[in-house]
Amino acid sequence: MSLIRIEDYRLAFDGFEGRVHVLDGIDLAIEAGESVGIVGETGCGKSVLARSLLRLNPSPPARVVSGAIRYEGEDILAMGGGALRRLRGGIIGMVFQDPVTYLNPVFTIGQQMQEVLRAHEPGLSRAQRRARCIELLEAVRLPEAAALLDRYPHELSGGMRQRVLIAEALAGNPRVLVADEPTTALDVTIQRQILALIADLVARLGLTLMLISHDLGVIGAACRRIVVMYAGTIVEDAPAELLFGSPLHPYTRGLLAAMPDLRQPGHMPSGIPGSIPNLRDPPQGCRYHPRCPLAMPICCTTKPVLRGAPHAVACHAVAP
Ligand SMILES: Nc1ncnc2c1ncn2[C@@H]1O[C@H](COP(=O)(O)OP(=O)(O)OP(=O)(O)O)[C@@H](O)[C@H]1O
Repeated sequence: MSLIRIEDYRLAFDGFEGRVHVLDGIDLAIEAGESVGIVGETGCGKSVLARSLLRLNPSPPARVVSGAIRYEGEDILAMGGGALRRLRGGIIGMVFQDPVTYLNPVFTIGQQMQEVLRAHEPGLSRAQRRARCIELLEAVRLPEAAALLDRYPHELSGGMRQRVLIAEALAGNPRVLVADEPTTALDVTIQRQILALIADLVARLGLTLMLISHDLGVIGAACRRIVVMYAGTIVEDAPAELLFGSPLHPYTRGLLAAMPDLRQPGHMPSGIPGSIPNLRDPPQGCRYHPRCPLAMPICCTTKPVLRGAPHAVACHAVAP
């Protein structure tokens, strides 16, 4: 049994101007210990998918149209209050993009971490919680952890704040870490350090990782398996070396061609012609067909099935 299994998952948002079909039949199985990167252009549904694992999409307006998301066989979408509280943080820890938004400026780091720990381990004394906070800050390689507990978020650099949030995500001893664009708000050099930290924690704690990014370079640095999303669908799912070495889907090829090659001075990456579709009225058939250089008549009418293992692709024009 897979640790996480997402089956034919469709999610829409109901708005004043109609329904937005954001996720369209997602199938994804993640085994324990895997590090899976989800990549795709802005608005393709990466964050909505990540938040779905914790049922964090506000409903309404979010509406699950079909499917299931299972953790060790149990459907997350059917979990009641107690199971859901255990799931959030106790089984799946989540790190978000902008550490400023998720740290409260008027409380010290210690007060905020104690609060998180109180939710996970209500039986701990104040002193035990403090010791655990220090342990967690040391696990994310923050120096002078004890002194840090008395400091306020604005006294920390962006990289340090992100480390604090990673420490909080680990407070409930989760088995899975979901990191949604954890480095996007940081300088490039700090990005590398945070990615290295995440990879190190995953290996040391035996975590399963789902890393979300629009940047294939970020995903490639930390993940062994890469899932490419386009407009709410998975178009390719492959081990990193196969995806980089022999990409199959025309969209993946376009994404790779759009990456700058710093070893070639003057190299101008090519873009993907056209723009992402309006998910209020998405294209029929393959959602990529209006931009696809390989589009055939069947692509306009029939959604391609994701097939092939370990290199899966959803495309009528290429074979897995
Ligand atoms: N709470 C919400 N209410 C209505 N629509 C939403 C909500 N959250 C997300 N959406 C819509 O769902 C779609 C997918 O958003 P999502 O944030 O998952 O994209 P993404 O791939 O993570 O992009 P980005 O990298 O820009 O965050 C977008 O069209 C977005 O407007």
